[in-house]
Amino acid sequence: MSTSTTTTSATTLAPERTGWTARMADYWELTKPRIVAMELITIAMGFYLAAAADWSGWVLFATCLGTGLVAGSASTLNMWLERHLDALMNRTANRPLPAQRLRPTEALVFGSVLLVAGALLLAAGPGVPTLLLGIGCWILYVVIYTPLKTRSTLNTAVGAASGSLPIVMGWVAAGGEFGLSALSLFGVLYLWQYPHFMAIAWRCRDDYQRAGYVMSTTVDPTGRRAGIEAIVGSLLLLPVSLIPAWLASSTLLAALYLGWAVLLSVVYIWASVAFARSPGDATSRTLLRASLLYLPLWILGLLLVAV
Ligand code: HEM
Ligand SMILES: CC(C)=CCC/C(C)=C/CC/C(C)=C/COP(=O)(O)OP(=O)(O)O
Repeated sequence: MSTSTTTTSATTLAPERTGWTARMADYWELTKPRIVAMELITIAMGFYLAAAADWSGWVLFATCLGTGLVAGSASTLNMWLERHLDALMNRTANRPLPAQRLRPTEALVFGSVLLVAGALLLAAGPGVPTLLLGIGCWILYVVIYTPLKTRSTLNTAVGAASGSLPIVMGWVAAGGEFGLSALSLFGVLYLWQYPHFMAIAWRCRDDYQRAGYVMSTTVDPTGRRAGIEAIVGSLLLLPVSLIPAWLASSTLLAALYLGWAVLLSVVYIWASVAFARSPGDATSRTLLRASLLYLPLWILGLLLVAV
């Protein structure tokens, strides 16, 4: 970042950020690349778990890139809609739109191009069912979740659905049927998000309060409600995460998976309980870390037993 003190207006870009590599970095940031990267892993996982022996490399490629583009579009439109609120929060004030390094119209055009490109790829590769799921997921995130954030704590239930659908998109793209397996993968992702987000909602509560977001930690600043939601999410996650043992390629591997899933859930429940008992900086940090460990370790475990 530059130390320049030049004042910028909504229509003037900061001079130090006009190089094309810096602009590319700003466009990249609009897509929330770390969350999209994690989503891509879940998509590839869903695809792998459902794929038959004659799976197509092209369909996998088009599913991942197409969903990545649609998810990047959703994040960009979310940032476009929230640009004035992002300016009020420490965590987001330096994003390209509130920091005025990109113009709102540029983000709107970029997000629209990503959506069209992603939709075309999904139509050409995996086909209509995956495309419809992708569009549904985009609508959930941009049209329902984003405006709901300033209106009701129900926003988390909706946002969590948009975060869990991509794994089902991968599953469906590979020819998997809607059934208990697909539902359980969706369920794991869905429930995992509650402790994940409650930790964040606590850590960012002052930001959320300032921007007027209606979150569990702003309607109940004691953290009690967030703690309960984290515990309920992690407790329900335990039985739901056992269901995909069905996808293991032998009884021994299924047993190993069950043990692994129980271990991960117990750690997650423990971190949720510690947070609920004493909501604070240390317990919320531990819970967030536990969430960011749970997901890749669960994915790794399931992929290894499904070989
Ligand atoms: C209700 C749903 C969700 C909400 C509201 C949410 C919100 C957030 C927020 C605000 C952060 C930034 C935390 C910080 O700056 O300290 C974050 C981090 C993260 N989230 Fe989530 N998230 C949700 C679901 C998901 C899903 C579905 C995934 C991936 C499958 C995911 C993956 C991550 C990762 C990898 C990080 C750490 C990297 C980063 O800070 O960007 N999240 N989440
Ligand atoms: C195919 C498709 C459309 C997939 C969408 C995948 C996706 C972007 C999931 C994000 C889940 C989520 C609720 C993130 C938090 O957003 P936030 O607005 O609360 O985060 P912020 O405060 O950092 O902006």
